[in-house]
Amino acid sequence: KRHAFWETQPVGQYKEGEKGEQQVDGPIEAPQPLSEVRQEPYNLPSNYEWCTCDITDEKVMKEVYTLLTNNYVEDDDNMFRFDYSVEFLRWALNPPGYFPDWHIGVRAKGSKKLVAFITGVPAHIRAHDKIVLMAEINFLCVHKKLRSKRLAPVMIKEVTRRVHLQDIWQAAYTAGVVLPTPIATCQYWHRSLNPKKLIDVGFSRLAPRMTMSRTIKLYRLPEDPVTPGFRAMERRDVPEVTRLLQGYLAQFTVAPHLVDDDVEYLLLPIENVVNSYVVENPDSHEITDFCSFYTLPSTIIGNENYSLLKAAYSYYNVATVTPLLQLMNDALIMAKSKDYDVFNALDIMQNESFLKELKFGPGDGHLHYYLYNYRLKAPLRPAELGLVLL
Ligand SMILES: COc1cccc(CC(=N)NC(=O)c2cccnc2OC2CCNCC2)c1
Repeated sequence: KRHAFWETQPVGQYKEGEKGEQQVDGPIEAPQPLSEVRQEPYNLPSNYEWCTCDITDEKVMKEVYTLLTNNYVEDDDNMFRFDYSVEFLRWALNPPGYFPDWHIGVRAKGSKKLVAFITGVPAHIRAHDKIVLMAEINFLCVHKKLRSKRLAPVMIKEVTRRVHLQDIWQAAYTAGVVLPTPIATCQYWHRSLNPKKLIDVGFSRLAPRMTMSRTIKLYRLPEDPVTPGFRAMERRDVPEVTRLLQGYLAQFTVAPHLVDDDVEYLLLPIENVVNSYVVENPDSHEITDFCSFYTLPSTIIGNENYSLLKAAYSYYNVATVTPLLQLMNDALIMAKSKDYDVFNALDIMQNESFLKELKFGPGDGHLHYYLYNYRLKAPLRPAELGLVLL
């Protein structure tokens, strides 16, 4: 039966013009007293056991990496599979205030092999004018050989139980599939940086009446950014970038509430994990703009010439003086100079304003955003959404 699990969860549906109860934004269920939260883990099928994955342990991180790189999300045509790196996973799972026991694994009792994974990290997320401490749920992965054993619902219940034990009652997550009930449905877009490789591996197709050399020329970018004062972000920029981001994100209905510690942790450059840039006015030395992208390669499944697609994903961008179009073009220039093959973006925030003009093409799927135990009066347009999940 479709959604047999999800119909048991507080993930409300939109009552179209229901006369009766007037929908208001806010929690669907009230917090429980901690004594009422189930104290023991949920039951797993008999040959499996829970484990907490210590992300500071190199050996465990290697097991998590191996499970994900072989069994995590693939595109709709099963040509690509996300290949999150160990450094990226450690960074994504270790933000300020993280809870070690929200990094949940399932092992086979005999072999102790890691066969499933799910994570949560805490984040302050604003919905309308309310800042709520939520869990960002990510990296739900069940080994290909254990699919349709109904493991995912029990893993979701277990991470929910552990989140509740920390007195946190809301969560945010994304999925490529439609579940009850999206708060926004976003389209993803791709900007070719290395069109020849993208066409060779089947990520893109040569447009009708276009030759390969014409296509390469179409996507060519300058060697260097064009904006005066454009440079890599440094620790000394954190307070100004935080102020820029808070001011910019205030316009969106749902967005993270980032303070200095979050900006320092999430947005300072880490090679092969996250790149961020500021525009420092050459005269006033004021930081007027900010752009960033994170690194998420994909395994190219079954191609004899290439094994890896190097992809950059648009993260947070703020333009207050430089036109957003020019700022994002400089981000493309930096990604190309660092040998990325493609630059991906969702149609969230103000991204719509530059996608077509910077030669992004629409992807073939959608990314749906969800809030757990938090009702919004109506779904959001992507332009009202200011939250990027990894
Ligand atoms: C190109 O390799 C892929 C490998 C696996 C899946 C997909 C398609 C896809 N599902 N893409 C996205 O979800 C996506 C497209 C643009 C921007 N962010 C995205 O997802 C992010 C955010 C959610 N968690 C995964 C990474 C592509």
